[in-house]
Amino acid sequence: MLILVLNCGSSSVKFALLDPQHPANVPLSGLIERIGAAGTSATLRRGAEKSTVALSGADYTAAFDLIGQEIDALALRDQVKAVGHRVVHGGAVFSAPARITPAVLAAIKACVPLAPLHNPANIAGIEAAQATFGHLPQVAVFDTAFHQTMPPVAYRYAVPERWYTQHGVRRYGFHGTSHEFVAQEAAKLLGRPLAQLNLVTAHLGNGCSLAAVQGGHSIDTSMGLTPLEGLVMGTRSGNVDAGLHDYIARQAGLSLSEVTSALNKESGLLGLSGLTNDMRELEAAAQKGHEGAKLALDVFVYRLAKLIAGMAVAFSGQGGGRFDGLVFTGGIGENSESIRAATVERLGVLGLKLDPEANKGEVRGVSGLISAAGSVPVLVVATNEELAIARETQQLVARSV
Ligand SMILES: Nc1ncnc2c1ncn2[C@@H]1O[C@H](COP(=O)(O)OP(=O)(O)O)[C@@H](O)[C@H]1O
Ligand SMILES: CC(=O)OP(=O)(O)O
Ligand SMILES: [Mg+2]
Repeated sequence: MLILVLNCGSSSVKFALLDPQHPANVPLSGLIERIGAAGTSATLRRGAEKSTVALSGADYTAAFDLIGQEIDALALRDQVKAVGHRVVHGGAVFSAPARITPAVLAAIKACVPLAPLHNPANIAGIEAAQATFGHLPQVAVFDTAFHQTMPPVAYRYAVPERWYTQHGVRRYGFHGTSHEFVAQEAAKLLGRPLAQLNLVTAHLGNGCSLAAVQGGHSIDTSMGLTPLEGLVMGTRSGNVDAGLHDYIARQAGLSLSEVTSALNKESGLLGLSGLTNDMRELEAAAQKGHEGAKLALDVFVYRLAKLIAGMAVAFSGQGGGRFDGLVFTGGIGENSESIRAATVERLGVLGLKLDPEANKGEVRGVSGLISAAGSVPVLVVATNEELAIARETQQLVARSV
């Protein structure tokens, strides 16, 4: 039984066709970039074979037609049983995946003001998929769902109560599918029941966030109302003084939405370095002495270590006060030896120490322990959001037949 997993961003679609029971064998996957613009292109992987197709000006429907044609070329259409969509914001409505009905789609639309950069793309993807793959059940898997177990002490902001009650101003958290998946994998690697573990998971990709996972449940996370809060990210600022908006709007003559857009798209590693949002390029530039790149890396690591240390506070209550492990994942977490080393160096105060040999090199796709004997365990775990979404989709469809 195959599941088609779609992750629709504002200008790209990531997709994978997979059988959750046989995750090592992905017959088709790909990335369609620059949707709706000149120079749309698709990078396709059929098993081990990789190819690029030009799709100039394609919209979501044209992109999904291509995916349909590729599925046909592999003669797999009959085996595809459902479509699983990554949906970034589910507000406080969804604490689990949901079969997409008109009411569910309306609830996802109601969350657009909370995630104006992400949810419209997710909705466009769902509507185009309903047109192209309408014969299949469609399931929404929410980034926010895993964090719905956070207690009020973690999710409430110290702002007027009416903002919360009338407008839903609270912390929601994102990347939940990844945090949940890597916490489960970490428990297997540690050989201990997830139910007994207090883990901090660090998802470091283009977007970056932390979660405090207690017994497999999220009890705190670094992202908030929107995916802008917390860590320094590729192009997102993470935490800034809330007074910044008004100040810079007046000083630079910007509208509030221009400020928000700059904090989302021109900040983070890109803003600090003045060079790039790509960690690989930054590391290379810093090695050649680029001052902006060095500063960007230092701020990234300092904020990361500081917020990891803060997350440990989440375990100080009922959880027995233990910190049982730190998990690195995402493109940066899985591959950057130097970011892991510099971050853990700053966390020595919490009893963390790496084994430099175990930490060596790029380990994408490989998971394991990288800490020294006697340290709080530190692990690298390869995330697989597509597999997690496929599993959730399959389970929901199986339950509803
Ligand atoms: N070998 C590497 N060393 C350092 N950073 C890496 C390496 N490979 C990938 N990255 C970084 O991972 C980030 C992208 O993470 P990824 O999880 O793939 O992104 P997304 O959030 O779009 O899924 C980029 O900053 C990229 O430079
Ligand atoms: C919610 C979020 O930050 O997603 P991404 O990392 O895909 O940008
Ligand atoms: Mg990612």
